[in-house]
Amino acid sequence: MIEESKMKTRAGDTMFGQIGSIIASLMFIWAIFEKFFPFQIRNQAQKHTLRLFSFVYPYIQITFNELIGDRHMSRSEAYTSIQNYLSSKATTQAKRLKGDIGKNNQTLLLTMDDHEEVCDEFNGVKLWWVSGKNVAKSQTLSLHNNLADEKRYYKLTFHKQHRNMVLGTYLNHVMREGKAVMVRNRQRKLYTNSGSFWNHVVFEHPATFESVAMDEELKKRIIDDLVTFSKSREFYARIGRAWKRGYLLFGPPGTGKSTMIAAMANLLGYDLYDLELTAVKDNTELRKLLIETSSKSIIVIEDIDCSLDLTGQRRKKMERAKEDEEEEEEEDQRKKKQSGLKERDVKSSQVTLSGLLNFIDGLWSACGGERLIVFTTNYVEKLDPALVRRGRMDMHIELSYCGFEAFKLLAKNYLKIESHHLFSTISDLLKHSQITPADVAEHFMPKPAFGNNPDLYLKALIQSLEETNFKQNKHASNT
Ligand SMILES: Nc1ncnc2c1ncn2[C@@H]1O[C@H](COP(=O)(O)OP(=O)(O)OP(=O)(O)O)[C@@H](O)[C@H]1O
Ligand SMILES: [Mg+2]
Repeated sequence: MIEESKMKTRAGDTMFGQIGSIIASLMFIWAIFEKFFPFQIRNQAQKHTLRLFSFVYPYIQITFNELIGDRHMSRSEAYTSIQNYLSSKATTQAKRLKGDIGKNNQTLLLTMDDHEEVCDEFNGVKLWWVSGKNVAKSQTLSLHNNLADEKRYYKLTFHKQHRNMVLGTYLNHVMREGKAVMVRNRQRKLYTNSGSFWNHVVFEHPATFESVAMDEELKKRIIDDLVTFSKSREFYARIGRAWKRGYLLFGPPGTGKSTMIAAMANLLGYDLYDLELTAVKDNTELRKLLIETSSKSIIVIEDIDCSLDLTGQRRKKMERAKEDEEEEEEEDQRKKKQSGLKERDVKSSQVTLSGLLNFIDGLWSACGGERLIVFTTNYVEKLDPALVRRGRMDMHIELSYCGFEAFKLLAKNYLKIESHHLFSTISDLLKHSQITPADVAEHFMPKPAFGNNPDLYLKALIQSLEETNFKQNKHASNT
């Protein structure tokens, strides 16, 4: 037995010895080859080997490095897009994942770890993505540490027969989808201008279209319009128009104009720019502000009727006879006081109607990306027709007093009820009264005395409706 095992060990030893000597001979031959054969011949040999290899290996590989630029200082946009594109596939396919907080500081973004592979399918074609990392010792000597440079990359592998499709359609699709994921995950901002600068805070308004109480058909039309707009990149490019759309929201205070703007931003995932025109000194400043807005944004100008000569009041004034001027001045002062504008603001602001319209029409044609511009007013009849004609303001949306449909939505959202025996009384009362959704919502705000009893909230609303009806009738009969 001992003899037998000894013989086995000896045989194993000889085998390892032989392999060892083969490797040693190969290394020796390679060393001789490297030393004595000129560079050109070696290069040729390598080239032919690669060619032979590619002949047998029918796949094409593309590498996308994370760091690009002269000194590998900037992060490649393509790499980021691919990372976002692959994140959903990685969560279902990869065994090792990396997690990080997304740019919106809320969602967890999962990406595949180094040396993981995921498979993708596009138009029936299979492709493979591998994430990799090259570690190279840094050449520069540092006093503190000798940092190892990590260079990450994604490698795409596909069959060479699909070359055209991949280089054209597929990679475009990856970039576009990746950017869309990035937009969905980004933290959105609310910008406000102080003078010629934008300041921003994180935009976290909870309003959605489900919470806006209004005519359901109109709501659906608005949502369709917004969604169609946001998907019409090719259309606008083809007809050569700036990718923008204007909305004019009008209606009495408290009917949900500002709420709807927040809902629009939430629906499309856009940033909001709240432009305070009275703080803008002149057209140059206005142009600067408008150029600085990013794509995928909504520019909001609230209470446009209070924004000075945008209403054309000044223009009309100039046309009048001189003797009327003093009278007009007084009238103006009265109006400004009513709209809460200070005289200082009026004097310092020289933004003109034509300036604003020119920027809206012309400037954005030159900037890529989609933008919505939303004007709000309580008095649509005061506006200059030039400002609101179709084409400049594509959609005019009237938000009005609370109807029964809007009431039902508020009751559902606030009180969690969809039907109630008091609804018919309220329906009748709403037909004859002018109450805003904001007032109704105020009645439905939680009150300790009412607890969770919807009866009490509805009765309080009925009482208030009866009172307003009584007042409105009295007022009507007096006048
Ligand atoms: N249509 C609505 N649906 C749901 N809630 C509404 C609606 N209208 C008003 N509200 C409630 O009333 C509050 C005030 O509404 P909002 O600020 O949107 O009114 P507005 O039309 O912008 O008024 P203003 O003309 O004074 O700016 C909101 O916080 C919202 O909760
Ligand atoms: Mg408002």
